[in-house]
Amino acid sequence: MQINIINATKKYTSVTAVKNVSFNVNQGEIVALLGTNGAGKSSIVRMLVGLTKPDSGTIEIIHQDSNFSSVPKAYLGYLPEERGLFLDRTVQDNILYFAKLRGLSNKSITEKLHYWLERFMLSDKLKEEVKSLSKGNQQKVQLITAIFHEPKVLILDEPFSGLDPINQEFLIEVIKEFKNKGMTILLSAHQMNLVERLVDKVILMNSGEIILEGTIADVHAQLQSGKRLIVRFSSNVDTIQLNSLDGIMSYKMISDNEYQLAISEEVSLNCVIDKIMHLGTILEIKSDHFDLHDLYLMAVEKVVKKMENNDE
Ligand SMILES: Nc1ncnc2c1ncn2[C@@H]1O[C@H](COP(=O)(O)OP(=O)(O)OP(=O)(O)O)[C@@H](O)[C@H]1O
Repeated sequence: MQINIINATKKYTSVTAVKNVSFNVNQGEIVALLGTNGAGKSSIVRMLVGLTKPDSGTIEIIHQDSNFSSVPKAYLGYLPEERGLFLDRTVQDNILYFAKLRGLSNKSITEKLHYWLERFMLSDKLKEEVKSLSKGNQQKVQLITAIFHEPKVLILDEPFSGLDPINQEFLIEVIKEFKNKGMTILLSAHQMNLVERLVDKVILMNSGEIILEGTIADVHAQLQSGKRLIVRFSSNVDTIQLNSLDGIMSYKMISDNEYQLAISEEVSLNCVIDKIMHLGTILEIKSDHFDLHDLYLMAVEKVVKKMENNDE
């Protein structure tokens, strides 16, 4: 199944949450929607699952010869941002309820129930009321209800929130498994360090607009992000001089006497190191890479600068 979003706009009374957004998710691909609070991620998700409709533009879900305007329920696995379990009912009751809602037979439910509870390390919680579980375990039960019927499209709104690092790693493995089975996966998240290890493509959003999209390599290339050095001197150096050296785009002091330097793509690292050696005694120097979090901040900064320039 393929998702195509074409020029979609979604307005609420006082805000345009999604502004002329287009992107697609091909079958078997994992795409992440990233952005600050209020960027418009959940609004896109809600249109895809049919909870709201775009004011203009098109949402196309293509499956074989059919074309839908939102993901058909039978094919959809959805983890909503506002989790929706029955807190007074047991884990088993919740999973059975959602599985039956999706038309699964008793036989198939029994087969899968124990498999998934074991995979999610919840076997001993089967008869417990959901409200008695930790937040992370509640989240895992909600995830099981989303994937239990093996959907063709999986939409996960903030799947990592509430999970500890071990369960976050576990979830990465599970999502990769689904991708390998051919599922089409769209997720929204804030944990960029996790997302960059998982996805085929990212869509970076700000104030309802896509500010950058593509593979992580594409995003690096579009921002011409250059290289990064971490340098520890024996004492503080003159930062005005540091910042004025050819090839250094910016610096950040990360601890006493230690600086993170953004180096322009156009100069060689050796050339920069040669220059900074004159500023003080270097105790340690290491190269570093920009991660997705850095790239997102750079992209937002670029948009803000562009808007400021247009205002002038
Ligand atoms: N039902 C609604 N009625 C009015 N405004 C809304 C509604 N839902 C969202 N908004 C507004 O639309 C904008 C986008 O919100 P949305 O929830 O899509 O962002 P988000 O990127 O998912 O944010 P977060 O990361 O905080 O979940 C925000 O300004 C929000 O206040």
